[in-house]
Amino acid sequence: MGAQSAGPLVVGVDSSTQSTKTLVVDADTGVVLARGQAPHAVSGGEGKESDPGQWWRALGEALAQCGDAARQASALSVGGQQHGLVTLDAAGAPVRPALLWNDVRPAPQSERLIAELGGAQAWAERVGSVPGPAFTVAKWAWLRENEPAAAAATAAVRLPHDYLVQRLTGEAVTDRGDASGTGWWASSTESYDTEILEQVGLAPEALPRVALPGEAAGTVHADDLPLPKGALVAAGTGDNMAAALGLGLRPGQPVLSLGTSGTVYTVSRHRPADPTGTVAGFADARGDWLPLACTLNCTLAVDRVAALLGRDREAVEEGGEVVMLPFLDGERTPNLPGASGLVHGLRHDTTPGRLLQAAYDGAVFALLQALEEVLDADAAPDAPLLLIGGGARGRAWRETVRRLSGRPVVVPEAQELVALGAAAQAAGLLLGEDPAAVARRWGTARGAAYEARPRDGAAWDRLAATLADGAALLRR
Ligand SMILES: Nc1ncnc2c1ncn2[C@@H]1O[C@H](COP(=O)(O)OP(=O)(O)O)[C@@H](O)[C@H]1O
Ligand SMILES: O=C(CO)[C@@H](O)[C@H](O)COP(=O)(O)O
Repeated sequence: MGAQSAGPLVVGVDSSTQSTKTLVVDADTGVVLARGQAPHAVSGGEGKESDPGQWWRALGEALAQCGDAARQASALSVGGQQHGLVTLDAAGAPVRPALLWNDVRPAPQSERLIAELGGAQAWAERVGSVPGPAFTVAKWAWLRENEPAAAAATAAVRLPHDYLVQRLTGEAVTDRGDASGTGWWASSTESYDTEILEQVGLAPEALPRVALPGEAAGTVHADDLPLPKGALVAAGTGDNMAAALGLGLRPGQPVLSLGTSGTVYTVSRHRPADPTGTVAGFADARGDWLPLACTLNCTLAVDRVAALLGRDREAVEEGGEVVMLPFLDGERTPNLPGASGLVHGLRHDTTPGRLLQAAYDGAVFALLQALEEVLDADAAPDAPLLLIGGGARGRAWRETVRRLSGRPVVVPEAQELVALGAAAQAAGLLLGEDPAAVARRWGTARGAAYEARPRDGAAWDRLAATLADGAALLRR
């Protein structure tokens, strides 16, 4: 342990696409006493899959790195990558690897489901979201169609975070935040939608109970992790909902997260229902809403372009007119699952640094365009953007966000906001407090503030025009 603790200890877990991160936190002060991290493998190519057993092993490794601190924890919570389809057999073992949020193969099933159940407007009003290929319901429909034997062998369906909660506690429990990314949890009724489940041939009994905000999932019963048996386990949530808790976010404050996925979101008191599908109408982990837009091509796409150019990720050069839409994995926002990357405007004076800057611009443009849809009437137009995720540590990312948004930016000092949010949820459960209030008490959103830069409207217009003019290529 690196520091002395004043209060009980809690563990926050971030089981995201690329790795598991764990923090042991003093529940009174928010001081981080120990941290661990272990990587995940994701299959390459069009399909994106991970073995759920690997998340469990990574959790064990990351906790082991926390040393004695983890063994002294009184409560724990897990924030996990959203939407992933985990299929378990009758004995609770994975039937096959999990299909992840960024797997675009279910695009045809998504289109069919939207049409079969009344169209985009009807989905938005009922479920809160139009279920694109990311949503669990589209993934399950893909599995039934493409691997009927695997679907038939499935006795239980879980999301990544509730798979881990079940292995920790033995209880089948999820929460409203993560459930709201399935496509079979309706935000209009705040319950599973039995008609949708029937349409996709999934029995409600195959799904976990949805805990109320503040409710526990159970206690640690697993004996193969360095955790005390009997420690409280919170219901956990999706990683974006956990980060919102970790920031102690208030309604209308905008967040831009730069990780494997790019996300923009805010907390809202109003239930979202966007029929264009740009804004997912997620629930948050507390009882409010989390309108959010997500891109598939963020830090990994830009790092790939830097590697192609043989440059450090910070070796950018502003200026020039080259435009890049770095949609290497297809794209979700805008909804172009079959897209690949597009470069327009190459000239003799285009330098490698300008080309790399264009990749940042394209990735940030997609997020900022969606932010305009995410923010509702309650949002303060010049509130600073809270910049989080691994990319927030990079100067090139930060400056691109400032230049294209024209907004002030705050980069919280705390780096692991998903894991911190999970820790705040665990502390809230242990101490009987609102987890967002716990995070505010811990001061997790404090960080370096950067003034607004003049907005680069010319670059924005070039990007918007390339997106519109390139439509035929991007839809191919
Ligand atoms: N110092 C840094 N500068 C810019 N980008 C960084 C830096 N450190 C990490 N990253 C980026 O952060 C990404 C991981 O972000 P993270 O939020 O941890 O991912 P995940 O979505 O899996 O939780 C990596 O793909 C990497 O490109
Ligand atoms: O699909 C979404 C949000 O709808 C993603 O944000 C996932 O939740 C994956 O998150 P990271 O691994 O990038 O944190």
